[in-house]
Amino acid sequence: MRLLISGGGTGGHIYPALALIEALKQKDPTAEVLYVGTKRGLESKIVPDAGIPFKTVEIQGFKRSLSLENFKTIYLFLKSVRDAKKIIKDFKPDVVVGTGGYVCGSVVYAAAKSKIPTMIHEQNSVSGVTNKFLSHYVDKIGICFPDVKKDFPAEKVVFTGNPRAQQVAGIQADNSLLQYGLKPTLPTLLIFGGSRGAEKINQTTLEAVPLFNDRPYQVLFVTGRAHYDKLIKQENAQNLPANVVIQPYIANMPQILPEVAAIVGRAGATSLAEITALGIPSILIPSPYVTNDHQTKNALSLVDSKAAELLPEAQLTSDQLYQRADKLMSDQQYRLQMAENAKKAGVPDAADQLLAVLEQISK
Ligand SMILES: CC(=O)N[C@H]1[C@@H](OP(=O)(O)OP(=O)(O)OC[C@H]2O[C@@H](n3ccc(=O)[nH]c3=O)[C@H](O)[C@@H]2O)O[C@H](CO)[C@@H](O)[C@@H]1O
Repeated sequence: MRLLISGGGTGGHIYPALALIEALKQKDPTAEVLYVGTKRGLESKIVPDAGIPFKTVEIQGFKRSLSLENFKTIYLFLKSVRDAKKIIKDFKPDVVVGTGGYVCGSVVYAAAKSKIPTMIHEQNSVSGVTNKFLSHYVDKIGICFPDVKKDFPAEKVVFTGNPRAQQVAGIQADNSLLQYGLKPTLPTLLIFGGSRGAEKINQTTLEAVPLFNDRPYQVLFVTGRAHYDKLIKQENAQNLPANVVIQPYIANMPQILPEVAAIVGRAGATSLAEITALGIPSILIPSPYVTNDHQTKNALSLVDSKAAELLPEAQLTSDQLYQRADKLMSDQQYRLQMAENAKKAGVPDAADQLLAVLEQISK
């Protein structure tokens, strides 16, 4: 199969694409893949680092308010559709897949107009703007939350789950935390604010850092690359307790997740797919800055089945963060129950399900 795939901006759209590529290559080692993203998104680092052929088109997102910038956006959209058509003509894909973020808008649209079979993957419980637009043109739409079906033409929708779930579920724990200076003997709490990091989570965690001193577990606090340099200069980061480690980014997240006892973090859809694939107890702090508050909806799908706890950002203080995290880390029985509930929501064969649909439409 020749697969052209596009998705970007943030990790939540990129990692499902990489997981799908990995599953395809395992099944069909002769498969050819091309990834199309933008120069500015996280994909321009993550995808070439993964050794996957990468091309770019130039595009930007629409501003929600009326703005002159939107004329530039329309111009760039039309230009990027032309550029994408050229990439498609050269690569000759059997199928084109979009995993979200505005870059896949022009790529998948160009493919549909070039009469190539197309599919989009919606990770969230509320449709993204780009996927809503593309849903009119594509052949199939893979979803991860049953609720989002109503945002799309029903006859195109297939429940597949998120391919990143299959990738993390297939990995054996191998003491990967050692490379971050953590002890394999202590339970580990991972704190992070999605793929880009989150200012408020970072600041409250930093304030809470001294409270974790001498607790019978360790903390891996991941700030996001853009926040690290500034944060690490602050006093609490300069005087870390022995059981707290701060990192800018974890490039090998699937390797470390099986060794993590609990997570405090955002409720991005791909993180939730990982949490449920592995059954990791979590306290979720949905981002208040996303379209239609979709992270709260993502989170509630787990909270309602006692598979995670909710901590709204409006209630987030260093004291709340520490108290809630410490309670979770101190009660193994509670963690086990939460883990079991989380696992029930997991889709550990999601990549295979998506590949089956791709095979069907590319025939
Ligand atoms: C602000 C924003 O628009 N967020 C959206 C974005 O979030 P974001 O990109 O933060 O998405 P997710 O939480 O879904 O995914 C983050 C991914 O990055 C990985 N990771 C994270 C940190 C790190 O150090 N290393 C690492 O590998 C995680 O393991 C995960 O695979 O896409 C998600 C999926 O569409 C949406 O649900 C989120 O609402």
